[in-house]
Amino acid sequence: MADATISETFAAPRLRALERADLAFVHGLFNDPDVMRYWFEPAHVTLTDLEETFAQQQRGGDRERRFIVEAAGRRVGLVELVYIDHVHRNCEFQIIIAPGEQGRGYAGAATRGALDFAFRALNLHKVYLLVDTENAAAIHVYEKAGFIVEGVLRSEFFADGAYRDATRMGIFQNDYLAAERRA
Ligand SMILES: CC(=O)SCCNC(=O)CCNC(=O)[C@H](O)C(C)(C)COP(=O)(O)OP(=O)(O)OC[C@H]1O[C@@H](n2cnc3c(N)ncnc32)[C@H](O)[C@@H]1OP(=O)(O)O
Repeated sequence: MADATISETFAAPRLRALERADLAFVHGLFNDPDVMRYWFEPAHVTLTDLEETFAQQQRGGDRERRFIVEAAGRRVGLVELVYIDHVHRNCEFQIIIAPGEQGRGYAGAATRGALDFAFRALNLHKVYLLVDTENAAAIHVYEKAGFIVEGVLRSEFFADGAYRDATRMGIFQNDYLAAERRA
């Protein structure tokens, strides 16, 4: 029994496309203020909103790719490639690991999985992100994945009662693939 618990804790996560059946899980994340303050958004989203957005995305466009992070047979997080632009060949990256699942290496693995999809499947040139300058754990994950700081947007977002500085980071396809070849 103890062995099963240990292997669950360190199970390698995998990414799969978001399904309608996942929306209740996403609803829980998007209504958690401790999570959403780091997305610079109010924790106030209805299941109906999520179902409409999901239906719109199914109908058309390839501007977003959303993934569920799964490990040990359960949903542990959400990663998104959004504002996908096929002229400039870039997109924005976003991630949430569920509060009860943090600190197990899932974000690092999920970030690499999303970059792999962006650069190997979508053939994008660049992936960028915006992160609260005080979100040290997230910045650590992104630097480890190869993102580089491009600048700081001062008092860019209002979240949890105050204006927040946002650090913009980016990574290029060439650099990502070269690092993968060296690894
Ligand atoms: C672009 C964006 O989406 S920004 C918004 C990111 N999302 C959020 O902040 C929402 C709420 N938070 C989360 O979802 C999660 O806490 C995340 C995504 C930030 C991190 O997810 P986790 O699964 O806990 O991360 P994971 O376990 O893979 O790695 C955490 C790393 O940060 C390190 N770390 C933890 N706390 C700190 C800290 N205060 N300072 C520096 N590094 C830290 C850990 O040691 C670990 O590094 P290691 O792999 O070198 O040992």
